[in-house]
Amino acid sequence: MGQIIQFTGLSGAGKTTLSAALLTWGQTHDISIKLIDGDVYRQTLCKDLGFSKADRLENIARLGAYAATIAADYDFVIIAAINPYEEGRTKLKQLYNAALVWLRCDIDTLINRDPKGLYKKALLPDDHPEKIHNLTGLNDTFDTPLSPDLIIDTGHTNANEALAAAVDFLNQRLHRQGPATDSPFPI
Ligand SMILES: Nc1ncnc2c1ncn2[C@@H]1O[C@H](COP(=O)(O)OS(=O)(=O)O)[C@@H](OP(=O)(O)O)[C@H]1O
Ligand SMILES: Nc1ncnc2c1ncn2[C@@H]1O[C@H](COP(=O)(O)OP(=O)(O)O)[C@@H](O)[C@H]1O
Repeated sequence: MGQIIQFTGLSGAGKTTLSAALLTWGQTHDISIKLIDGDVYRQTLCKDLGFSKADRLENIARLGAYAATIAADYDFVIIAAINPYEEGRTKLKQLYNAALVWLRCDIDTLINRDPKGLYKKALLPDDHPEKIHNLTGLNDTFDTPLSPDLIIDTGHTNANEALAAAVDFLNQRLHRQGPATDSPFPI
């Protein structure tokens, strides 16, 4: 049974970049990884959802349920979404034992990166027709993760360092899987 890993992090924190690098690493190390990228699934499975709290929680719940249906076919299924609410993250942990990786990045760095121009739009005056009023981290909620299994600070690491930290983490999780019993006696 594969393991579900949930990422959490603001837009531009590096979820897609790190996931892509992990997929390539997996291919060269015979480790099968399926990526469920929030941005992509918002065009398909979650097409009907917006960015209200209820919709974001529903989005994460659906991605988690989908991950669980395919987990047996992979070593890891990575859910790479903003995943802003502790409530949603806790549910995935409880339901699917999904580990939590926080891609932390300070807001000034994100505003500088702004690969999609979203921060620029969220910083427009309130009455501007193109203003985004609910961009996570600027004018919408991002709960600080209370007990992440791993934190990667992408504001202070380069993409290779971030990849190395994630690879270490996945390797540890692969190798610590022992027999499915706590019995002290060999089975
Ligand atoms: N208001 C607002 N807030 C946050 N994000 C926004 C918003 N509007 C559009 N986008 C784009 O949608 C992507 C986030 O989708 P997610 O499914 O990851 O979001 S969530 O987990 O349900 O909060 C996110 O993708 P990433 O940039 O890859 O994080 C954005 O490109
Ligand atoms: N340590 C790092 N890890 C991942 N991405 C980084 C890092 N440092 C800088 N970046 C850059 O930050 C941007 C992150 O964009 P992206 O991966 O699309 O973020 P997200 O999927 O979280 O919205 C990319 O341009 C990437 O090159």
